[in-house]
Amino acid sequence: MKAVQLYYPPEWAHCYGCGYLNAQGLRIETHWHPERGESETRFTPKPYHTAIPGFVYGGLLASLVDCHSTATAAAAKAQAEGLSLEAHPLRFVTASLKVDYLKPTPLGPELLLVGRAREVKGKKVVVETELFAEGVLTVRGEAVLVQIGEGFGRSGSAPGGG
Ligand SMILES: CCCCCCCCCC(=O)SCCNC(=O)CCNC(=O)[C@H](O)C(C)(C)COP(=O)(O)OP(=O)(O)OC[C@H]1O[C@@H](n2cnc3c(N)ncnc32)[C@H](O)[C@@H]1OP(=O)(O)O
Repeated sequence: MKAVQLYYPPEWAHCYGCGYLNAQGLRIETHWHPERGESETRFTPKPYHTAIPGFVYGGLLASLVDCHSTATAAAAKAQAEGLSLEAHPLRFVTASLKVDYLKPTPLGPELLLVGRAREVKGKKVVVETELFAEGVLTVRGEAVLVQIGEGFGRSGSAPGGG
């Protein structure tokens, strides 16, 4: 199945974490598994994503949780409403992000993020994410995502569900 991010229209695809039009970005790709109600993102940090040598920088991990959560929100909301992302490319921004670093995350192996929507209500989705390195849970995140409309970010415009 196509990654959630690839449904975003070009004007919403410049995000540093997940925009397919950002050549310098992380360009993460999140896959939604409707039968499990879970999302997955895989990402292998580069050697320069270092904190303490041998371990991944926490800010990068927060970025991965952040953008994984926005995509999870879009997919979960689409499923809850019976919409296809193809016809309805929903886009969410992060209102709140909490990241718990449970253990140091080793630098080298591919990381796996697994997300679930804990709440889908109106234009708000609450997403829980677990990040694993070689099967070990090292980071847990919780994010509140709010759906935006086409006018988001333009001066004088109010955020709106779209
Ligand atoms: C155009 C770009 C598109 C691409 C974006 C890529 C996303 C990648 C991830 C990011 O980095 S996003 C960038 C960082 N985030 C922002 O810049 C968002 C800045 N904040 C805003 O624009 C507004 O505050 C926001 C759209 C998030 C919410 O404004 P609203 O006026 O739409 O929210 P509203 O007050 O109606 O609240 C809607 C629900 O969200 C809840 N909520 C809002 N802010 C919250 C908060 N901070 N913490 C917890 N919950 C929050 C609020 O309680 C409510 O819940 P209930 O429906 O249950 O009552």
